[in-house]
Amino acid sequence: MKKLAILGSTGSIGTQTLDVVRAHPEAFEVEGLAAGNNIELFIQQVLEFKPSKVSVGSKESAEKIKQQLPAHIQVFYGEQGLIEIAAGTDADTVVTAVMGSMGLPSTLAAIDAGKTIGLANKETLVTAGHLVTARARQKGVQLLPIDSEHSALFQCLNGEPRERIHQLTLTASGGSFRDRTREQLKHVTVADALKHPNWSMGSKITIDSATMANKGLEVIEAHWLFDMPYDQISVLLHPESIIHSFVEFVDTSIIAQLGNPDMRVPIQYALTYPDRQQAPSSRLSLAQIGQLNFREMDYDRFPCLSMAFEAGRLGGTAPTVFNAANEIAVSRFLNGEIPFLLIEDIIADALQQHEVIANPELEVIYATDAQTRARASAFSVL
Ligand SMILES: NC(=O)C1=CN([C@@H]2O[C@H](COP(=O)(O)OP(=O)(O)OC[C@H]3O[C@@H](n4cnc5c(N)ncnc54)[C@H](OP(=O)(O)O)[C@@H]3O)[C@@H](O)[C@H]2O)C=CC1
Ligand SMILES: CC(=O)[C@@H](O)[C@H](O)COP(=O)(O)O
Ligand SMILES: [Mn+2]
Repeated sequence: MKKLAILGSTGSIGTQTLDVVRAHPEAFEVEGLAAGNNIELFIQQVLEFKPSKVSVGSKESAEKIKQQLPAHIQVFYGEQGLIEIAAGTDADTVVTAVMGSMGLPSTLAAIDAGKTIGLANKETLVTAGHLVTARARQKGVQLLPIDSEHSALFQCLNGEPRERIHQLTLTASGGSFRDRTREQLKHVTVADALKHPNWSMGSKITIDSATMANKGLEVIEAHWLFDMPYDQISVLLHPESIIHSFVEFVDTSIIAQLGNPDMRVPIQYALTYPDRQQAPSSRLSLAQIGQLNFREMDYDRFPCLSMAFEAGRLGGTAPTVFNAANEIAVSRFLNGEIPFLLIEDIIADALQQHEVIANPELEVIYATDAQTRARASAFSVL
C-alpha cells in the first residue's frame, strides 16, 4: 500500500490524482490533503479519502471545515499547513500539484523529510532547480515527473546514460492561439485563451500554453530533471498532443511515448513507478487518428519560448525572474487588467532589468521572486 499526500487536491492535477487513487483502492492510501479556497469540494474529498491531516488556504477556511469534519482529522492552514501536509504525515510520496513558485517551501520540506516527489508543480523547478535537485540528490529522494512531456521523456530515457543521448524533444500543441497571427493576438479575450485544443487544465497553465511560456518552463524543467544542457533540448510543434515527447539517441534511433491526452496516465505512472497498472483511461487508436502533424517551432511567433531558453542558459536567478514575471503577468491577464500580448512584454522587461546572480542561495531566490513580482505588478504601458 502506497501512502500519499497531495498538495493542491482540488485542482486539475489534484482531482485526477484522486481519480487514479479511486481506480486502485487496494494500492493507495491518502494520508494528507491540501487545497486553497474550494472548501466545498475539499470537504467531499476529505470525507471520501479520510486523510489524517488536511490543510486549506486560510485560517477562516480552516475554522469552517473543522466544523464539518470528524474531530480526529487535524486541520492546518496557510504556508505552514502546506508544509505540514508535505512533511508531517506518514506519506511516502507527495504529489506537488499547487500552482506556482508558492510550492517551493513545501516541496523542499517534503524532500528534506525523505518523501518521493510526484512533481507536477514545474514552477518550483524553474524557480530553484539547482537547489531542489541538489537537495533531492543529497537525501536520495526521487523526483518523478508528472508533467506529460517529462513523464514521456523519463519513460523513453529509461535509465540510459547521458552520453548515449543526442537530443530531448518536447512536443508543443501550440495552445489556444496556435493558428493566429501576432496581429490577431492583439485582441484575444480571456475566454478564448482558456480554450485549450487538447487538454483540460487549470487556468494559469492554459494561458501558459497559449503564450508558449509553458513550453519554456518545461525546457527548464527538462534541463533540471534530466541534467541535460540546453543545446540538447528542442521543441517541436505537434498539434494533436499524441506524441508526448521523444528522445533521439546518438545512433539516430528515436524513442517516443504516445497516448491520448489524459493526465491520469502520467500521474499513475509516477505513483506506481517502476510498475505499470491498468489505467482509468481510454486506449489510443492510431488507426482512428489517421495522421499526426509536426511543424518547426516559430520563435518569433512565440517569444516567451525564446526568453525561457535565454533565461535557462543564463542560469542563476534568470529563470526565477522569468517564472515570477510570468506568474504575475498571467494573473493580471486573467483578471482582465492587461491585454494578452502584454504578458510577454512584462517578462521581457523583468529579464532586461535584472542583473543575474549566479548560484543563488534560497534567500536570494525568495528575494528575487518578490522583487520581480513587485516590478511585474507595477508594469504599465502608459
Ligand atoms: N493541469 C494539468 O494538466 C497540468 C498541470 N501541471 C502543473 O501542475 C500544477 C497544478 O496545475 P493545475 O492542477 O492545472 O492547477 P489548478 O489551478 O487547477 O490547481 C491548483 C491547486 O492548488 C491549490 N491552491 C491554490 N492556492 C493554494 C494555497 N495557498 N495553499 C494550498 N493549495 C492552494 C488550489 O486549491 P483551490 O482550488 O481549492 O483554491 C488547487 O487545488 C501547476 O504547476 C501546473 O503547471 C503540469 C502538467 C499538466
Ligand atoms: C498536459 C501537460 O503536460 C501540459 O503541460 C500540456 O503539455 C500543455 O500543452 P502545450 O503546452 O503543449 O499546449
Ligand atoms: Mn506539459
